[in-house]
Amino acid sequence: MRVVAEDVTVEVDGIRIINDVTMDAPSGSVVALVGPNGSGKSTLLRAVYRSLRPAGGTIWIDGDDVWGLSARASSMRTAVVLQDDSPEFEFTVREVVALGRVPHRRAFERVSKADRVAIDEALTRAGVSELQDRTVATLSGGERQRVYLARALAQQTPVLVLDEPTNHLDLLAQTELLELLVDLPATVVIALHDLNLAATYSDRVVVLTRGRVAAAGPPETILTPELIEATYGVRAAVGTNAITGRRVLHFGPALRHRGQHHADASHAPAPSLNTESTPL
Ligand SMILES: Nc1ncnc2c1ncn2[C@@H]1O[C@H](COP(=O)(O)OP(=O)(O)OP(=O)(O)O)[C@@H](O)[C@H]1O
Repeated sequence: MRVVAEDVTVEVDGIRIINDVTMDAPSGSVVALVGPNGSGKSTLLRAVYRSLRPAGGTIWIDGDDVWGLSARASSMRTAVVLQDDSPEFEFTVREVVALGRVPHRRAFERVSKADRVAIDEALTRAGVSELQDRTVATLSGGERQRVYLARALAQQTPVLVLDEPTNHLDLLAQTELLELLVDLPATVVIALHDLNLAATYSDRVVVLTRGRVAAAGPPETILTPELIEATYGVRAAVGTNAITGRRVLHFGPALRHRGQHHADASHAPAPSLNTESTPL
């Protein structure tokens, strides 16, 4: 299902957080939202998964305005993986993952065989089958993050929204997660801080700065050293991954400090645009 944010403006407590943002996630694509802390990634995602109503503009999912759908209809289309989810600490892992099936059932309907199959499959795909009888309270941060992924997978939605899902994950778990997302038939909209993960696994990146889209398009044309330096104030260069042969981004020292004006970056040395790996 295609997900489109059209001219979306979001205000929180009268403060404009998102300004006229347009984003297009074609059906089956992986779209990475990147940008500095506070640039509005989570806020835009909240509008997409129907938790914060935009003050202006429209979020379209498969041609329907999400805010015109019921909460249940929306959760049949979109599953969400958040960083700081309301933790059902006393629930077992299996019980939490089973919550992903709630939109599929009528009130008080029992868990069906199809539900059990979906739960088992989601536990396996997220690598948490062996944890299923543990309570969430006893899990590590990374294990818990994978449980929330399993819950979203159990929901079997055509759209998946993830807010910084790699934060607690080790290298293998990060790689497995991104590979899994790429293989899903779903449309994936994911906020990421790791620009190399965005560059490697996304079809499109949308760069947010101060609540506006600074750039959007395929990662290889968008994630240039110039854009990264202007957006983050950190020296950047492009190199080649020695294992995959794909593009990789290298980062150097800060060109300015938080709060300094962007124009300060112009006083920094020009970025290296060669494709050799640059020693850090
Ligand atoms: N309730 C609120 N009241 C005031 N400001 C808010 C509120 N909620 C969010 N903001 C502000 O909106 C801006 C965008 O926040 P948001 O969480 O969307 O950014 P983000 O890009 O996801 O950041 P991060 O990378 O740090 O997670 C921030 O400056 C934040 O302080």
